Amino acid sequence: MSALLEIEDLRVEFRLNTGTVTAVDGVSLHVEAGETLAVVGESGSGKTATALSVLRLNPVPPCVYPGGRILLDGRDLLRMSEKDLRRVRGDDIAMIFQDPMTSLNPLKRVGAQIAEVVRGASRAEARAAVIPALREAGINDAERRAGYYPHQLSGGLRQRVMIAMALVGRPQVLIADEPTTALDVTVQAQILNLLAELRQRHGMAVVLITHDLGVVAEVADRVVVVRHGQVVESGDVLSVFEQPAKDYTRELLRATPRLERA
Ligand SMILES: Nc1ncnc2c1ncn2[C@@H]1O[C@H](COP(=O)(O)OP(=O)(O)OP(=O)(O)O)[C@@H](O)[C@H]1O
Repeated sequence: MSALLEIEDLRVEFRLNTGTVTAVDGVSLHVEAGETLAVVGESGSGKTATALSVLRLNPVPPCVYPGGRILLDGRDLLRMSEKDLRRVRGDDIAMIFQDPMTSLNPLKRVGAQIAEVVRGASRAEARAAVIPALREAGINDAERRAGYYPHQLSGGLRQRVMIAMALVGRPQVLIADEPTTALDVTVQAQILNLLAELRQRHGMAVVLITHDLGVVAEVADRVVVVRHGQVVESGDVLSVFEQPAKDYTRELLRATPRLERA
């Protein structure tokens, strides 16, 4: 049991007026230090609800966590105080999403937003951390772009800003939920390369949530296939892709044209 992050038999429900939706129905998975783990499945399979549970970011209400544990270095994130959890967010585990506009403040310059998430530093130190963070995320002309508002940047650059912001606290785990889905194919490849490069440089683990098995084949070490809130199968990417154990995984693979060509 030496995994960095361990999800054990997680259950996530949304208690709505119309009834209870079980989004995650007993998911177990683990993340090793430094690896890229992909979580794949169709829309509605519970990928995002699982990812958001790690930092308890599902909206409460309607979300409840009726069962399971999420262990980081042996501490259960589902039962930790809000105060301790805030320290975990960013310092230990960071998250990026499909649409950076939902996480960026449209009224603030991006440099100021990055400075805000630098913790335990003076204002001057926080400001000094901004330009290196933008550069590390592959943003050219960082001094100028730090003064831009989110809408003045392209989708790819906005995602790079989110990555800069996520990594400024040097987390051990980065959870990326469909980070390239909204981007065109060339930019998508650039962002995936950036994530791979940063993962190597800092030895962090990446949990990549995606419905795109082509992306998984390119960047992940291991894969967990989910359906209806449950794990269908998991294993290293080559074995699962070459010899899927379950019909559902075979169907998903058949529906991925980029892999058929490979
Ligand atoms: N805030 C919420 N309120 C109510 N139901 C929710 C909420 N978030 C998720 N759900 C429900 O939980 C189930 C799982 O959703 P989830 O977003 O985790 O799936 P997903 O695999 O990430 O799909 P997608 O790829 O479309 O994001 C779905 O039935 C969804 O409608």
